[in-house]
Formats: sequence, C-alpha cells, structure tokens
Amino acid sequence: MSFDKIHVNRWFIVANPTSGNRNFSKKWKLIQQLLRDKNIHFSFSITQFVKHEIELVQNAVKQGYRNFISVGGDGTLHHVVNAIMLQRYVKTSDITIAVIPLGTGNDWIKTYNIPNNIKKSIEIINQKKTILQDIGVLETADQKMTYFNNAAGLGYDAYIVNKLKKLKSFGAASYLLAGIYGLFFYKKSIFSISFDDQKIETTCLMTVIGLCKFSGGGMQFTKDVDASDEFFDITIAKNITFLDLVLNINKLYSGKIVDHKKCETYKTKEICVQPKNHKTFIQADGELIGTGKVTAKILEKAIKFVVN
Ligand SMILES: Nc1ncnc2c1ncn2[C@@H]1O[C@H](COP(=O)(O)OP(=O)(O)OP(=O)(O)O)[C@@H](O)[C@H]1O
Repeated sequence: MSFDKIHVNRWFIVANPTSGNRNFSKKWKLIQQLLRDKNIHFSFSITQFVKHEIELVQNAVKQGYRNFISVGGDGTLHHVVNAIMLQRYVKTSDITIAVIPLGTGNDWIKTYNIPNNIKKSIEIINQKKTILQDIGVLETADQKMTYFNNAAGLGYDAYIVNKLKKLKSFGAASYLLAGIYGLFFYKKSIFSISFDDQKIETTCLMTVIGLCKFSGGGMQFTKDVDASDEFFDITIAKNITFLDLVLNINKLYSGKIVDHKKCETYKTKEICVQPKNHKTFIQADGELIGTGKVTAKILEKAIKFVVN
C-alpha cells in the first residue's frame, strides 16, 4: 500500500456537530481561530451521521495523517479510537489523539486533568505531552469486535446509557436522572464471570471493565486505576440495592463505592462475563454495543494520547 506524504506536524480534526447539544457553529469558529492563533496546522471534517468518524479517520490515515483531534464528547472519541484500531495501514502506537471537549459527560478527559474548556484544551495540545495508553477490545456473542479507551460495563450502567439517549438535553444532570430512573426499573441478573483462574457466579448489578477513572458523568466505579499499567480494573458490584445506592451516592462520585462490602475489585488482562437469566446491555465508553455475553482483552500501550 503506498501512502501520500506523511503529515508529521499537521492535525486531522474530526468534529461532531451534535456533541454537547448546543452552539456548535459558534464553538467551531472559536476552535479554528484559537488553533490558528497558536500556529497549529490542521485539516478537518465534520461528521454527518453516527459513526461517520470511522470512515473520516481511516481515510485520513491513508492520506498520511498520524495526529488526530477529536472535537466532541466521549462517543466521538470512542469512534475515533475504533477507526484507528480497526485500520491495518499503520501501527496504532504511531498515532496520536488529542481531544477538544464538547460533549455532555466528557469522562475520558477527567483522568488526565484536561479541563472541559476549549481554550485550555488547545493550550494542552500545544504542549505536545503524550502518553501511551492501553486500549480494551470487546468481543460480543455475534463475534463483533469493539474497542474502548475509557470503560466498558454490563448491567446497570449500560441500561442507563440506553435511557440517557432521551435525557441528554439535561446536560451533565442527565446521567444522574437516568441513574435514578434505573434504580426503579432495572432488574439484576446472575452473571458468570471468568478471569485468570477465577470463576464467580453471583447476582450482579453491574460489572465494570475500567481503563480510565471516570464514567457516568464523573462517577468512579474502579479502584487504583492506571490507564497504562497493562491491566483492566474490574469492579463487580454484586447485589447492591436501591437503598445501598441512595445511601452511597456521594461515594459513586468520590470513588469510595468500591470499598462497599458488596463490591469486589480485581486487576486482569482478560475477562469473560456472561449474564445467565436475561441478556443485559453492554456499553463501551458510553455507547451501547450489544447485549449478552462479552469477552474483554487488554491491548497494551496501543495509542498515544495528548494529556495535561
Ligand atoms: N452528524 C451527526 N448526527 C448524529 N449523530 C452523530 C453525528 N456525528 C456523530 N454522531 C454520533 O453522536 C454520538 C454521540 O456523540 P458524543 O458522545 O461525542 O456526544 P455527547 O453524547 O454529547 O457527549 P458525551 O458522550 O461525552 O456525554 C456518537 O455516537 C457519534 O457517532
């Protein structure tokens, strides 16, 4: 395969006009102006439909781009990451991704202290500090592969992601609203969970497979997170009740919920989770990817990200 010239110092921007719900054209003008002020060279495409990121990024890789900026929320970043991981032209660790946040939750940026602010995120891009981060790959029962850069989960969190679609106009509060809705209507399943030499069968509210620290709009479900340590941080929230969640709502945000007696945490490189009595939803980086059984494997230090 022959490439066009490699664009060493040029960024390819993928911007999602629907992220964050408001004022895209005003924000997009500001972004372009700030990038030019900083002498950051770029080309760009605006997404026209769901998952359009994949095609845009893969074409840009073929054209010789190695540096990408995701303008949007966690969903946009997730699809940019999937585009990189699914292409076979370049080693993924030779590719760099930066984020200018526009989304509702913007959970990935929180791990790296990237502020939810256009100007500051562009200053961070200009500093050019990068980290090689682990990426997870999920295989669902239909043999579909999905990559994730933040966190994946089965059960309650994925059920909430499904409800969120209708509530996003409430902004950051939409996560909490969807969570409260779920408390009333979500039915727990028995999960069979296998990793290393362990097999756990338990009633389970959710199983979280974490790379980074935050999900659900700033909540922390995983323990001792290091996104480059080559391990997943697994949390199995067992028979947690409505009352447990209400009484511990602050611990969902502080991360102390993992110390609850009904939560277990592990580090592993590969895990298989199979719901036993009904097919629960699976989410990856806040995007619904399927239902039922899932296997997750870690891909060590797979992509470079610009961090603070
Ligand atoms: N033009 C478009 N029209 C509709 N959906 C789009 C378009 N472009 C991209 N998308 C899809 O929008 C989805 C949501 O985007 P994203 O997650 O970035 O925004 P958000 O939901 O506001 O933010 P967050 O996930 O951080 O809360 C992604 O699945 C993406 O593929």
